[in-house]
Amino acid sequence: MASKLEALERWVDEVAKLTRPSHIHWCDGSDDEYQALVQQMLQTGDLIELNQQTHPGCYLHRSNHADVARVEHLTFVCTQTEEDAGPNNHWMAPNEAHGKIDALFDGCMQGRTMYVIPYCMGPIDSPLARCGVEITDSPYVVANMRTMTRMGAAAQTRIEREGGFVKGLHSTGELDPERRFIMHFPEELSIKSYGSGYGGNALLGKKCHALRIASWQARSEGWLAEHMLIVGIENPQGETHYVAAAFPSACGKTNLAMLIPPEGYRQDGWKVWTIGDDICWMRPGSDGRLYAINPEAGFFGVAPGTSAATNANALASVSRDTIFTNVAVTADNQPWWEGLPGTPVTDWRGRPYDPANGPAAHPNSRFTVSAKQCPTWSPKAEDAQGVPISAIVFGGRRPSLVPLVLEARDWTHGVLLGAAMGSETTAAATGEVGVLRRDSMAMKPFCGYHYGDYFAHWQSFDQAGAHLPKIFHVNWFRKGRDGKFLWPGFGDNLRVLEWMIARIKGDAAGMETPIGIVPAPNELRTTGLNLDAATLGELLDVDHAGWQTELAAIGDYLHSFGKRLPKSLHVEQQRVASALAQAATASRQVAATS
Ligand SMILES: Nc1nc2c(ncn2[C@@H]2O[C@H](COP(=O)(O)OP(=O)(O)OP(=O)(O)O)[C@@H](O)[C@H]2O)c(=O)[nH]1
Ligand SMILES: O=C([O-])CC(=O)C(=O)O
Ligand SMILES: [Mn+2]
Repeated sequence: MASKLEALERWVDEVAKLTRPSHIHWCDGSDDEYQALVQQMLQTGDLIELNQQTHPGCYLHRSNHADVARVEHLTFVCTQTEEDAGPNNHWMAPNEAHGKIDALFDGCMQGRTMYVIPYCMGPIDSPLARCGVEITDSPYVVANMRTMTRMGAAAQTRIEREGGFVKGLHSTGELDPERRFIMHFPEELSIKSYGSGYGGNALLGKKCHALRIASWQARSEGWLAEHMLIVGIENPQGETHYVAAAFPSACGKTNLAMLIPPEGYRQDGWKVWTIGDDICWMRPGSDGRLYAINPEAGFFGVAPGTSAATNANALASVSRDTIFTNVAVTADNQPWWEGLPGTPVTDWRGRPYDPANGPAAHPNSRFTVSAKQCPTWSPKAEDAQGVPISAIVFGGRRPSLVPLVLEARDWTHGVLLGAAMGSETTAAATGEVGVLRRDSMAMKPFCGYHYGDYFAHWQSFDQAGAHLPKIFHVNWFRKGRDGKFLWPGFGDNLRVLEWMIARIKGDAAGMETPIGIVPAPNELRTTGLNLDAATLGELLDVDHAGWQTELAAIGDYLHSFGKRLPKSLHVEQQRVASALAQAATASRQVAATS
């Protein structure tokens, strides 16, 4: 059997020689294996049993308190040339990177078990799916990878058939915040991560493979790997439109993916189908439309703020068989976070809860749960061909200026809206929270190559014969003078999606503005909402002077990508800037003559 597994076996041998584990365990993905891992982690304290009456199969993991989010300043893209990684990434030369990180891996698994995790990102029989193997010394990572990917024997069979796979090597290491690296070698299709046991740093199938490495592969193979949720909106006529939406981390993807229609909509027969909440792989089908799969099999969702009022589907999903990371605990040992009823007694670090120490649950505390447990999980999520996308939506946290919804006039304008995206930073990455930063297509931390090349790749889809989705931009986070959100958000976001679908079907005229098309008055259904006309006006207002400043900032930002930025985006930025200038002149003239 000089099988294609030989490459895998050789690599596992090499890694074992370097890391020197006392055992090697090949994961088969079975229930028995999962249960055995859980038992072992309960003994070592890696997992803590939660109330099994109220939360059967649920456990709590407390990470090291200095290891609670992605660490972007220690995340590197290691291409042969620095130029290929682009100004959007931290770069290190591959030789130097291997040398640095291999020194940390040297002997790091002594006395420990090394787990070999074959996994498939996407439905196991899908031509859009891709396989990888993660080697780790963390049983917590194995348990999470089992929920988040199609892990085990079936993936190994596919690897054996195809030969190629993405190599990921991970060790939690000593958890010294200064000796921590997450390194990507897109040209070698490999990842090395040392020193963090948390989320996107450690579950290598997720951000490292399905976004950073996959975005590189997607570019050379003609598809897109994006930080997007995928949701199906079924109208009362029974038609379903699939929407893919890119919002930065902790800006509402999981919530939109599991949206519960408001009262009146439910009665009318609107339904929402969840396909994915974080990552979307899409490529053109033979009919010219973009078809999308969710490469993941579970949700690694933000816990705080998840409640019966905001996301009842997520809450229902996590009532059993869920691993919670860094949440608080109640007196009767139930998981707790800000937004839930009840009171915490123990905080995320295991200390008696004291408000003086900050929130009880860490702001980036998470749940890991199988997507199948979501009440709105779509049967189409297992479709090997994926679902056809009708709309692409970009959005972020913008307390001012950016209207509730905007439609791009065409693909190039849509790519500009995505490239120009800005958002306030959140707790999903370490660093300051609430600072506005540009986060093109919500991919700033995840694009595995030069942003200029990435925008050009987006532009390359605009070809004869393509039937591309319409592109929109939303902002659920605009605030009024009192500092409160103007838009109710959550389930009511369906009202905005309804308008998008009406635009797609040609059922709404919309209203042209220099920065895009907004809903005409009365096109946004507000019945049952406690929203006065003035607030709606504020939500849809386009402040010409403010936007002129914004367009200038966007122009500077685009210039920072140098020669690799496609000219078409410069031209588009200038088109919008001059439309704004004209509108400003026209309104000054109107003001002068009236
Ligand atoms: N005001 C407002 N807040 C929202 C809305 N949707 C989500 N949020 C809040 O935004 C935070 C993060 O939401 P998620 O849906 O978990 O974000 P995400 O984009 O899936 O995050 P990642 O998993 O980090 O990629 C939570 O605190 C939510 O309560 C909305 O429509 N309006
Ligand atoms: O990667 C993580 O740790 C969690 C996540 O989804 C994000 O930050 O966007
Ligand atoms: Mn995410």
